[in-house]
Amino acid sequence: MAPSLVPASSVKPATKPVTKPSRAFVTFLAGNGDYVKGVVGLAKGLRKTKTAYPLVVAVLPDVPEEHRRILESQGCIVREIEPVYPPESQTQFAMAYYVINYSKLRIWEFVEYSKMIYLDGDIQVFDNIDHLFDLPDGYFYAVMDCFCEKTWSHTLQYKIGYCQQCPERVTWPSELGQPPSLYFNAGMFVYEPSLSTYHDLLKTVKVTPPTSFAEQDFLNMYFRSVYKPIPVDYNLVLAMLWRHPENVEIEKVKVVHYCAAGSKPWRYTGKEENMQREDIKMFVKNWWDIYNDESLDYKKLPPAADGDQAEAVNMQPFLSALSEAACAIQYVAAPSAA
Ligand SMILES: O=c1ccn([C@@H]2O[C@H](COP(=O)(O)OP(=O)(O)O)[C@@H](O)[C@H]2O)c(=O)[nH]1
Ligand SMILES: OC[C@H]1O[C@H](O[C@@H]2[C@@H](O)[C@H](O)[C@@H](O)[C@H](O)[C@@H]2O)[C@H](O)[C@@H](O)[C@H]1O
Ligand SMILES: [Mn+2]
Repeated sequence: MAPSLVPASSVKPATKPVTKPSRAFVTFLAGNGDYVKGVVGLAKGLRKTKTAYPLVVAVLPDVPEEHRRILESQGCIVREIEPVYPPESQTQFAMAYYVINYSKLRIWEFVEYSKMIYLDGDIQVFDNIDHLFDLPDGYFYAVMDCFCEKTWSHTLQYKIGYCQQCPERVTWPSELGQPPSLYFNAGMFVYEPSLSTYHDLLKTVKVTPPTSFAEQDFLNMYFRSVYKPIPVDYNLVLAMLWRHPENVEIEKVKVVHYCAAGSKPWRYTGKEENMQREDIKMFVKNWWDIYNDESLDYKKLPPAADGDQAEAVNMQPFLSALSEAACAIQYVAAPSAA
């Protein structure tokens, strides 16, 4: 009778059970238009970086069932949110549709996650950025924006030619008081969901007159005391390539934000200003290479014995750690019970 193999009680497993704090990427999807392509591209791009974390998609009610199914088939966790509207006002938003972007504020309610990285649907992640989840708690991390595009032409800083990306080019006139606080682009940020912050955000937005960059302006005002800039590599606002090339090292860029007019890859025609640049054409091609790469499509793991569907994307590290642990446990022959 073959001896029954039991792990020797004295052998400690090679690794502690894998218990990662609950973390996830999150993006926002509104409408029944083509931004869903952006989110599919983002899901596949994150998978290509071999991230350990899932992508949650906060969808407004107007996102059709078919788009939700497409996102679930790409391994996304789809969560419906209710819109958030700013107070009535005559404000001209820099882009009329920015008014729906206030709904992004709902992601502070996702408290089943201790830390999240928000990414716009028009962002692509080309290198693993999981290490950003380990940034110290209690702060709001994002990349500084640029004020040089026409979208800023209504602002004082644009009119005097001031930009935080190069504060020495045109210094802020002392008669105007302090220069503006550091200002981040709200297309990517690292934050901690919190119900108390969520309720305070919603209470504050109700009494805050809207401004041209909508929720981006609001978030900059709300988090200005805890905002910590992170390098441009983590959210390359494409206009930086022609406005501040001296601040960009292309080979270090990990995250690209297709927010320049005409740069959304799934709508790219190449006709708008700057869209014939070689670097723009390269970034658009890199986006399409991922979007069209079928090897990056989500593959469900075979159903586990108890029928639970393991999530292929975020179970992999756990499964490989488990197999390492199994290899490390020395099985020793023990006399069979029988
Ligand atoms: O019709 C829209 C417009 C915006 N968005 C979402 O809102 C984000 C912010 O809008 P956008 O990226 O167009 O602003 P930009 O960064 O270009 O100013 C997008 O990335 C999408 O995630 C969307 O889903 N549908
Ligand atoms: O609703 C306001 C939006 O404001 C921001 O977009 C702007 C901003 O980056 C400007 O600085 C650029 O000049 C412009 O092109 C770009 O569209 C965020 O990317 C987006 O997520 C969202 O918050
Ligand atoms: Mn964007």
